[in-house]
Amino acid sequence: MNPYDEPSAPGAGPGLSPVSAGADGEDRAVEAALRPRDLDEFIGQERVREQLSLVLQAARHRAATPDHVLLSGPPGLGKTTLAMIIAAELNAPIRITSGPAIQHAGDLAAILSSLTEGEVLFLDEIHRMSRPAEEMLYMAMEDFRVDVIVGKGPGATAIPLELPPFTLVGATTRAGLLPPPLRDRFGFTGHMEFYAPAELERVIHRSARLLDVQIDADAAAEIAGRSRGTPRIANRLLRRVRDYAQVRHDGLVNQEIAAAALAVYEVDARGLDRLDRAVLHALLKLFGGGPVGLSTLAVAVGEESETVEEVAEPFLVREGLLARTPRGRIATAAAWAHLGITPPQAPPHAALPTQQELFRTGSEGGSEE
Ligand SMILES: Nc1ncnc2c1ncn2[C@@H]1O[C@H](COP(=O)(O)OP(=O)(O)OP(=O)(O)O)[C@@H](O)[C@H]1O
Repeated sequence: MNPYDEPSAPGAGPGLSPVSAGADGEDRAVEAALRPRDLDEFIGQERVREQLSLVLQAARHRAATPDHVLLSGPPGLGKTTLAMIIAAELNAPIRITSGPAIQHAGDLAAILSSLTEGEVLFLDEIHRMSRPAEEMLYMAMEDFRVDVIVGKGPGATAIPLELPPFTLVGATTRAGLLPPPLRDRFGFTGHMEFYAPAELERVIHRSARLLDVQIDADAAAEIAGRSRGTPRIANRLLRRVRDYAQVRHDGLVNQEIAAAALAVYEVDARGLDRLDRAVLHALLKLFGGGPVGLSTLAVAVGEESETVEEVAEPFLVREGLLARTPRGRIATAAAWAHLGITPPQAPPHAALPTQQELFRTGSEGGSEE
């Protein structure tokens, strides 16, 4: 399973954890209203923005359809938003679909054959498309042509079908999973990075304006610091803070109110949720900071190993609070400090992996036992 496709974290009620990067129904409904409409309005991702702007301007200059674009990066960073901006900047219509929705080559042929000249086709989760559809896409991307197979068995014939020039915008959380022939057919690949806190503050101020929420600079910084570098999470936390401010106060959001609201939703000052903290707490309190095997750790927090590995760990590792080593999971000095727990006898860095171990971790990362 994709570590970014976070299932709902336990304790978060029927929906997602407030700091999950995935989107639920409520997110989808509000996101449309909060999406920046052009490149100037799009906050952060300076490099991708500049590169993309050149690709689009050059295409406009030549009055041609731009090269196909691949956007890669974790969920909630703005890939869908950028795809819509590309279409808007080109003044072209956009068709939106996703890899899992295209299971047969015929599904893709139907979409491709109905595209109009210059249209943008946004294919989300492109790494999850079926192999036959993927192969059809190669030809469509390169030659603007597909072979539609009519009939079955020995009597089957391939009927070539010309397509109008179009621009494919593919999005993936896992660029590494794309077969090289597909990856190579994109003229431009934009790698989306997590956002800096100052950029998230701008996202929050912008969304607050659109949602008619009055928020001061300290409150925006408070929410930004808990948003895990992800605009989708920033927007969601802003909405939870707005609820709290409206129900318990007069609707104005200051830093104290933002912090109190997010405490209710169990999102701490660094953006860790209940499960993240439970994992760290067990690692520190029960296992002295590790090393401990994944399944033992999962039992200790009453969760499936998969949930711990795919929902909690990616962020804990990214934050430098937990490390995966061949001997098992270990807490870093930052983890002890974050939970305010004093390490038992040996200093926590005694449990840190050697350089050699760190280089060996990779995907095997302590799935031992
Ligand atoms: N740079 C940005 N500036 C302002 N808002 C942003 C930015 N990037 C993303 N957002 C907001 O974050 C939300 C999520 O963005 P989007 O749906 O584009 O992410 P995504 O990368 O496509 O996620 P997924 O892969 O899960 O579909 C949207 O509401 C969007 O308005």
